[in-house]
Amino acid sequence: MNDDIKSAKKKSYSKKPSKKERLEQELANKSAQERVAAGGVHIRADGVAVSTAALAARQAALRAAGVNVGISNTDTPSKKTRTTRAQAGLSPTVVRIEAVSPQGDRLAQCLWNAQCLLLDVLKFDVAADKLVSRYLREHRELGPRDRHVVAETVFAVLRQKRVFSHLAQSGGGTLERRLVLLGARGCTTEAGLQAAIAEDEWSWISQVSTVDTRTLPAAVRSNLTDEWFAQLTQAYGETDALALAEALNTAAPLDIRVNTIKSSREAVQVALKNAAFDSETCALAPLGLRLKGKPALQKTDIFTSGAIEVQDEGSQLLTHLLGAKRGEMVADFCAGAGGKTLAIGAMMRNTGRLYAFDTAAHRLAKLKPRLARSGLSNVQAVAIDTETDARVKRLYGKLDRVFIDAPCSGLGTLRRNPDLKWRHGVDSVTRLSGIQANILNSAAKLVKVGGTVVYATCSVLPIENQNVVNAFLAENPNYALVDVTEALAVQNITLPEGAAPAGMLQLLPHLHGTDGFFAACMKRVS
Ligand SMILES: C[S@@+](CC[C@H](N)C(=O)[O-])C[C@H]1O[C@@H](n2cnc3c(N)ncnc32)[C@H](O)[C@@H]1O
Repeated sequence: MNDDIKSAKKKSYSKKPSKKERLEQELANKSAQERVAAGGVHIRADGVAVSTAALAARQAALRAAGVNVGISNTDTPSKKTRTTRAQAGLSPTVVRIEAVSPQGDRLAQCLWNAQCLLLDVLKFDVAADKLVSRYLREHRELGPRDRHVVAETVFAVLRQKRVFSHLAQSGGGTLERRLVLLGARGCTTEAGLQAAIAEDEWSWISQVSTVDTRTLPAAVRSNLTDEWFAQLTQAYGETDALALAEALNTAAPLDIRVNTIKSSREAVQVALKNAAFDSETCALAPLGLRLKGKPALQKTDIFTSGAIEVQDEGSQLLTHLLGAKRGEMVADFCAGAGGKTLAIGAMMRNTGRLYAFDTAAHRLAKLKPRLARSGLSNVQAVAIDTETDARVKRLYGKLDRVFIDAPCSGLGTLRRNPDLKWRHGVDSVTRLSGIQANILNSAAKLVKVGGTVVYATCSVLPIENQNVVNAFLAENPNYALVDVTEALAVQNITLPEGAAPAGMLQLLPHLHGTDGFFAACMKRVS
């Protein structure tokens, strides 16, 4: 092809504007009046969207024009545009939003980001925490406070989606925009929000905030699906089910466990104070500290030195139940990324042998850097094929203790993973209870006579908990239930009233301030 034809072709390609460019040009050419009427849409030639009311209308307009409104298509500009924007002091990856008043600019930007993120999160095909982390990694221009607002707004929507969807039946703009406005209420002040959003949005949000949601049906107020709420009601009765659901729909506090291989709770608390982090000792877990707020600890010396691990107080308590000692042979079945392995290994004072079994090698891989930080050398991670893998069978009858953190619905961790209730249905629980029974049956064979088995889940449903344990005990008379109150008393831990119905541990967020956890302790008697 000769050069003339080549350049003519190039020219004709570069001349033809894309659908999005045509739409943007069209919108930019409208008079100010028309733009306000169209929801305030004004995208400047440099790609900056002006006015927050533009968001909803812009998305709707782009959609109407057949442009995919996913973050990657509309909001990831070419390398050249990114460089130009960066040189102009603008975000390289996201359009800049200007609020109705300059004080609201920053929050308006956050709300835009939350809206972009929410579009992907609400597809429910990938876990929300993964999408949030990815989004924040890709948008490093957001400051720490902005990141908090973006993430918390999205999580607030996930936590209260059912009530929010009810309220969002009124109002204008896209549904995601209305959900974000509702979610943002808890992340900022009223004045801050008012400065960041359009007048009509503010009057809508003020009006819906006066709606008395106590008159809504219980299942809607629970912010769970009908079927999940029915499960909770069946287990706890409607009043307690609602209290439990309400607690599960709040944000979890930040708890840490002190690694006694490296430090002590007193020393860590002083170090935290010196670093301007407020903490208090956990009520139940002897090595636990509860932080005030959600400070980023990952880059602090306290964290990188291995003196602490982030772990919910309830999760810490489960490992105490195992009572592992120096020099013992122990297995953490279903070890995953090793949250509980690290706690058990430290209790063994880095002696004996602790097997960390899991069928997911990629999860076990995450244990490696944590082990290095913790200073533990008594852990052997083993990726197994199934719970009856030959490497498991070889150890039958040889271990002192086995901890089984069975795969479960995770309903007890909704404070951290609020999308679970929308991503999974109750049918998954029936499937899981079969898997749980198989794992308990095989893993329990690992202990010798006199050995201890702890079966645990982060579920609050009897079908994954008491039912599995009771069926196991009925079929295996050579194992006996040990009352968890007694097992923990040996560790100088006194359980609050009501936490050990029928001798099994049941931690609930509305009663105990922890995630929802279940555990049963059993002894092999013959
Ligand atoms: C609740 S998670 C474990 C969390 C982990 N113990 C922690 O504290 O971070 C359940 C784990 O069970 C694992 N798993 C599922 N089926 C299994 C099986 N048949 N045998 C062993 N592990 C299994 C999953 O890969 C998952 O990592």
